Amino acid sequence: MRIAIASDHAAVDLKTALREWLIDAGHEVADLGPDSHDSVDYPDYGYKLAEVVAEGTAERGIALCGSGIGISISVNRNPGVRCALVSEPLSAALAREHNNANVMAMGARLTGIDMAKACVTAFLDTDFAGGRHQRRVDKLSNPPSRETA
Ligand SMILES: O=C(CO)[C@H](O)[C@H](O)[C@H](O)COP(=O)(O)O
Repeated sequence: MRIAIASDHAAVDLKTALREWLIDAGHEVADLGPDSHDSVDYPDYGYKLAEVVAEGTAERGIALCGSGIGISISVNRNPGVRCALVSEPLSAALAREHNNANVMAMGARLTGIDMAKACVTAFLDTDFAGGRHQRRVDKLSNPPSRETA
């Protein structure tokens, strides 16, 4: 699978570990940075990741920061993606099965490498169930107008 991965400075080590593990498993991985532990701003990387997933260059995205919160908010600013912040595999699977999430986010300061790998495995291996969930996901693409009459 074509997977894009990005982080901020707080999650560089988790990003590197997941990238190498995914490549070893046969995936094509685009690492969007950063490359060092120098302090950066998670929106810069979240926006970049969301763009490559929304345009279809990557089929799935993995977004990482200290808590996973900031980068997941950034990714979800792009209407072409659905990003789920997860910390255990059932949520990662449900994000796919019910929400057709195409990006997952995790917090490197909260989630260890073995749990992170379990979450990624669940996220990559679970298909969207469709049916009633499709109707709800469609509504995510068409939020009510914020203009009031
Ligand atoms: O966005 C976050 C918190 O919601 C992430 O955990 C960031 O990685 C964190 O804010 C970075 O904090 P730092 O003190 O600048 O390392």
